[in-house]
Amino acid sequence: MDHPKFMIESSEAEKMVKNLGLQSVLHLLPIIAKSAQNLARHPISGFPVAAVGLASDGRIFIGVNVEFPKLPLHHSIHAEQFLITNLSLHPQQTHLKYIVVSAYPCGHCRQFLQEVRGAPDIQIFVPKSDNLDDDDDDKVDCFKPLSYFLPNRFGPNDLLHKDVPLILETHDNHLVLEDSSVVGNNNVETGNLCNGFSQFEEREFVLAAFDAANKSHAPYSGCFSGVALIDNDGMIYKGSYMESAAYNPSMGPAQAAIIAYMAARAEVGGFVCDYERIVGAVLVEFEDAAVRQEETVRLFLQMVSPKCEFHVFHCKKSGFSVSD
Ligand SMILES: O=c1ccn([C@H]2C[C@H](O)[C@@H](CO)O2)c(=O)[nH]1
Ligand SMILES: [Zn+2]
Repeated sequence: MDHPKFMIESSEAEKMVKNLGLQSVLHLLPIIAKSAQNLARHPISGFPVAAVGLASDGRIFIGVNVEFPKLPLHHSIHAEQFLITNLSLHPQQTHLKYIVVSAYPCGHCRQFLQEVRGAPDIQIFVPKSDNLDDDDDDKVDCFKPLSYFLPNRFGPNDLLHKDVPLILETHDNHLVLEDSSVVGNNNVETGNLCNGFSQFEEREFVLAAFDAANKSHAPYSGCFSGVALIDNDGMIYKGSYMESAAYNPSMGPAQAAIIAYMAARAEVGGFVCDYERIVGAVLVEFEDAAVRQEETVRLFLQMVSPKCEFHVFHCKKSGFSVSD
């Protein structure tokens, strides 16, 4: 790898397996988990966590913990949540087969992982030092299913029909922007949103947040939302809200957008948490929702990138949806 990144192509992974003389890519995952801890942002705990996932197409995805000083701890992102959000940025990745975490996934992450289809079968790494089933002499690293770590689960099956799409599956929430948000055909009224950006870019920016809301996973509350961030190069990063059946391990749309920002910055070799480069943010959500993100996103952005301009646009369910 030229520089640390949050995704490794399968060809690159194969090359690493060969160069390191390993048996398979499964043996590579713990090595990557160790080195990826350098990407973690842990100004509060000083405890770096990396979660590495092998997708069904052989690509390796990485997540790390991200902590935000001056904010309550529930704004923090766990490495496993980062990993799932990172996977969701690559929509064709619906199958997560193996996960290696630099420490065991906490209860909150075991719960968050339940939102993935087939979650009980996701294989989680157990290092040989912890492999209690074997004698000392034949201890080996192994994987155990998530159902071993969280038996008798509470999850989407308890609340949703089996056909409702889960995280990493295609979502179309059939939303439309409220009329007052969009003026005419192409002109989104954003006021003085991003000085120096053309109207086209402003429209693209709002539509990015709208697209993120349309793809958000909020089957429990029905309160969809998405955030788009724009940096001082005019690059746009999208984050979709993702709910958990147990509510509390949900992923906020602003945190999801920060993950997209970090992953994209790493891809171009940039510093991953220079958040002050983020100059604008748009949130799209329902105006009258039981679960509203606006005030939390405003607070989060004020602490993370204080000069960032923040605008909210409202959406509603389309009248034409077949699934209404
Ligand atoms: O499963 C876990 C457990 C903890 N952490 C992070 C959260 C926090 O940043 C730090 C200390 O708990 O480790 C994770 O990323 N995943
Ligand atoms: Zn966790």
